Amino acid sequence: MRASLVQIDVNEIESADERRVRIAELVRAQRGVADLVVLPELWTLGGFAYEAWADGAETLEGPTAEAMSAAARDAGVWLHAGSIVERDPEGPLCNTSLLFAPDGELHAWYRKIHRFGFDSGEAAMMAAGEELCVVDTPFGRMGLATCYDLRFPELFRAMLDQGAELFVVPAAWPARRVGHWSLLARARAVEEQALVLACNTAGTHAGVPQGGRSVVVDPWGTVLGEANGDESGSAEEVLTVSFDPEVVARTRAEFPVLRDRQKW
Ligand SMILES: NC(=O)CCC(=O)C(=O)O
Repeated sequence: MRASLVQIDVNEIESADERRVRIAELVRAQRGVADLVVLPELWTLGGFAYEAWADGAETLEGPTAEAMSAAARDAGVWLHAGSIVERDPEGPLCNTSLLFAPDGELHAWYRKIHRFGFDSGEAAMMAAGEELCVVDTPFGRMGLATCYDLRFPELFRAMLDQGAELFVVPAAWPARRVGHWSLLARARAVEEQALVLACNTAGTHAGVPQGGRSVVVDPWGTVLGEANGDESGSAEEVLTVSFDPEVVARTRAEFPVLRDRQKW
């Protein structure tokens, strides 16, 4: 199997509408290249562009979902379309990730549980998701998490208990802490003996340089592929990586550390 992680440059020069059109074409270009395409967190508006969120919020049938559904269908790929600022007609804003099947159907969505910003930004403007999301895919049982969630191992352990074999993590993770991002992606892979596909944002938006370094890690902690990025910033890149979903079962059988869990 092959996955393409699209580490999108999110900046204020390109509008959300322009970016949506451009990225849909980029997804279409993955036809025959990848089986699974992954986009980052809040890539239309920007993960730190708080002032744009209220006006740019969408529903699960909004312009981003519509464009990504069509792109997944045209490309014939599974598409984790990163996340949108979701405005539930009945409720508050949420940071919601979307997973499309190759026929364009919305297969799953996940509302980010851990909101970043302590008492401001996302933590003040958005409601927290309340439900885990673990779904069957041709790549194994897939658990969805978003950005700051990566810092909370108990979330990943709970998804493991629902059978998760791979985790897909879109992010808008700043360059300043990109070392944490790389470390935590590998840690989650090793502790859950799972594949981790973590797709970060590139460029600078709202004055916050993004760290890039999107990565695919196998259950042994081996980095199968990593995009550009460091503490000073990052550039757009499509990272295509081959992976074997069977490696999860093999690793868990050969080194059965999860069997030794103690519960108290
Ligand atoms: N968008 C985010 O969740 C940012 C997370 C972050 O910057 C961090 O955990 O550090």
